[in-house]
Amino acid sequence: MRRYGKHTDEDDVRVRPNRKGNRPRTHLRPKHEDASEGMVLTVDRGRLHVLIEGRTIIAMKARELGRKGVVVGDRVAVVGDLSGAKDTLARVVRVEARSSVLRRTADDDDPFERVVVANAEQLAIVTALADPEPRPRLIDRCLVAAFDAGLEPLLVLTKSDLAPADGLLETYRTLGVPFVVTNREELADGEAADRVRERLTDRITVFVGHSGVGKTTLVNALVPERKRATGRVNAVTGRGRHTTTSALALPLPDDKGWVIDTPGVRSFGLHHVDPTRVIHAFPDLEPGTDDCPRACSHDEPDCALDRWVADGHADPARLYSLRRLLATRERREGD
Ligand SMILES: Nc1nc2c(ncn2[C@@H]2O[C@H](COP(=O)(O)OP(=O)(O)OP(=O)(O)O)[C@@H](O)[C@H]2O)c(=O)[nH]1
Ligand SMILES: [Zn+2]
Repeated sequence: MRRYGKHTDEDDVRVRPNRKGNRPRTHLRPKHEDASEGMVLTVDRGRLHVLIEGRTIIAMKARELGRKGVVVGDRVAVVGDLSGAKDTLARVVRVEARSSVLRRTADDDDPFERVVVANAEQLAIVTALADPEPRPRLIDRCLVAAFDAGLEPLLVLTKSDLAPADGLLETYRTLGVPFVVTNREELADGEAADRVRERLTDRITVFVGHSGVGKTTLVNALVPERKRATGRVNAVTGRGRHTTTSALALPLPDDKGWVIDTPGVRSFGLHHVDPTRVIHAFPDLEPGTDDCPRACSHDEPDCALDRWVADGHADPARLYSLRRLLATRERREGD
């Protein structure tokens, strides 16, 4: 049996750490300079679906990338057969630096953090106002994940035909999170999609939500081609509907941005979150942390923010909101 599979001789070249400090083996270089740049649309059983100049090709990770993960949204360099023809397999030889990384852990006790999506700019948190009941702690946890990753959050509140949005919006008013409210009627006449689309223009937006909130309905309204593909192999990505483990990037019509659909989440583990990154989402409070103890969680008795806010430097409601978000890092029953 051949150890390195049926691909070209390059597969047999391993890049070793180079102790002498001279340049790595250079005969790999020319090919990699010829590599085409693409974006990972989805990952299906280890196969990467990469969009290159309007074509979707199937690729696998080159050995030299080692254990480095390649995720949806990654910009990659690809070599090999880029025809996109059936049964061809190209190779991803490089992953470009990521501008953002959205992570989650399966749950809080799981120290293994997974990168969900790379290079996204916005996180759309889809929540139904009823059926299923909204889960503010899940929303808070998604917000923490967004702030931690440097993504701008967007609240998408669905099913306003079943329950009003006021109560939930009040909870998030202090945080200043932008929101869109949709209902069944507006979904039918296109109004819902239009209003959400306005928020998505020219950016890469990841959609997350608990199962049943209407995320699929909404994404189908935003990306009409998706609907046609449901139940069959997707014309754009070659992906069928059975594979729901990976995120899936879908282009908005007329190249107006990207929607990245993700499988329904039951929880959003935050084991990996660093409180010092979350505070960046509160620029009004950040100067008040100068006198905090080292590695302050900003949710502990010695935190300097209490004093600073009491002295009138910022709105106490903002500190309350920050603490509420930070507190969601502690797992509770029902998360
Ligand atoms: N009343 C009402 N029902 C809606 C609305 N949007 C979606 N639904 C319904 O809610 C149910 C769940 O919608 P889906 O789009 O399948 O939900 P999902 O979030 O994708 O759920 P999963 O596919 O399980 O991840 C469906 O029966 C939809 O018809 C809405 O605005 N109002
Ligand atoms: Zn502090």
